[in-house]
Amino acid sequence: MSYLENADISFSYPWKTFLYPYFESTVHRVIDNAPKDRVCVAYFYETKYDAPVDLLDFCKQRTKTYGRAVYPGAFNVSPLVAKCEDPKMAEDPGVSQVVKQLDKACKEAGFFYVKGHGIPESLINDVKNITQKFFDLPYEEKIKIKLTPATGYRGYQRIGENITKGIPDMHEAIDVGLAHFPSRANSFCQCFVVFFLSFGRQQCYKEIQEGMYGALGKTMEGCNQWPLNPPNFRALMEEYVNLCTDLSRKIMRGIALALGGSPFEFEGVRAGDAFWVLRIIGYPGLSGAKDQKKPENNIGCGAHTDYGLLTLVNQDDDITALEVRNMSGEWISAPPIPGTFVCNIGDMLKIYSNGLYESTLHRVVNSSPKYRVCVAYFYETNFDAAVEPLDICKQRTGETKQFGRAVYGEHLVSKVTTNFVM
Ligand SMILES: O=C(O)CCC(=O)C(=O)O
Ligand SMILES: [Fe+2]
Repeated sequence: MSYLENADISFSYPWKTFLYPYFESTVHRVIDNAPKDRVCVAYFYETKYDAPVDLLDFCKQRTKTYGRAVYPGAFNVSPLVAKCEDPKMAEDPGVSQVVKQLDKACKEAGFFYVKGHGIPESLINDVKNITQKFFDLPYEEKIKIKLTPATGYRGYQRIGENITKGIPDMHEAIDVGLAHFPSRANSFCQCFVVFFLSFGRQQCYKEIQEGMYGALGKTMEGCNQWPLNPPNFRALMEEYVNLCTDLSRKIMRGIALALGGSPFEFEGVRAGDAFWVLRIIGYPGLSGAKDQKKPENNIGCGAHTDYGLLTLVNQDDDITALEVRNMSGEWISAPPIPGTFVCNIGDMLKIYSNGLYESTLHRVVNSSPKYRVCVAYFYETNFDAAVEPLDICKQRTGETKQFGRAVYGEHLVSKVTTNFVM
């Protein structure tokens, strides 16, 4: 029996008291303002000098269950979707059940799956299929809609253009590789040669007209660059974005209730005119060759948190590549569950919730030999929203404000301008 089993562990906020590390080495300092001298003798009891220190196995087991990673299973949000225009939705037993699950999932994991969301599965699949068709095109075709600062950071990025924390998300050698991948089958062969994970994506944002947000919006001003080929790419993606926007607003109403607010907490000046981002991503797979040494940097998308409120991830059904970091620093897979969206919370919700909900670190490693596509939709606050902890969340977290005020547009621009090398 683990000696922690009978411990007095409170499964409520603050999560730090029960998630790994169970015991935290707390930052402290000494300020000696007294007129008298103060003496102190501190004795430090340590490990053996040469002890290799690693996570204890029994802690690992517990943090796998409770560590911040992926909430198990998929929960059905259909009662919320059905009732979310009703101001009294919270009184509905179905809605209140969803709200409870949202609260638990956001507090304990930050990543969760939703089903019963109402977006037709056929559209979800069409979006992935057309994405695959776009990435199958020759490089010369794709580069016609190249992303540059002059296009408001909208368009197609070739491999290596995206940088996470200073590291390109793929090997440089891939550059040529992806450029000449004409088909899924060929991309497998090309990968065999370059034996590496690579990544290219098309980036779209809610459009910002000139002067709309003054200096704040300048960097992001521009029209989306839609490819003409495949022909119905734009229409399909726009239909998809509209449905994702609706769904996200509905889920955010549930999250607002979960935080103890009115269902419309994230509307008006906060997210009544929500900004959105769509990332249409392709990750060529590894060769799968048994004798090949895995390159050191095989990260399709480096560890990051998302920037806004809520992300809806539509990933290929047969490849597990998305990984979420739990509190013990382990990467836990978020495998695809057909018919669901993987949802995760972003930095702005972390601030609004005063840290009650965390924007969890995640990354993408496609170790499969197959090309993987993913279309990630990001639901954000209003572009110019000044975001700070909500009073209801401060009350729940001991009144102390954990975060200062952030302006979403500034946060996005700072990320975008450091994420791309041109
Ligand atoms: O490819 C994925 O599953 C997720 C991508 C992602 O995390 C992102 O673009 O922010
Ligand atoms: Fe992400």
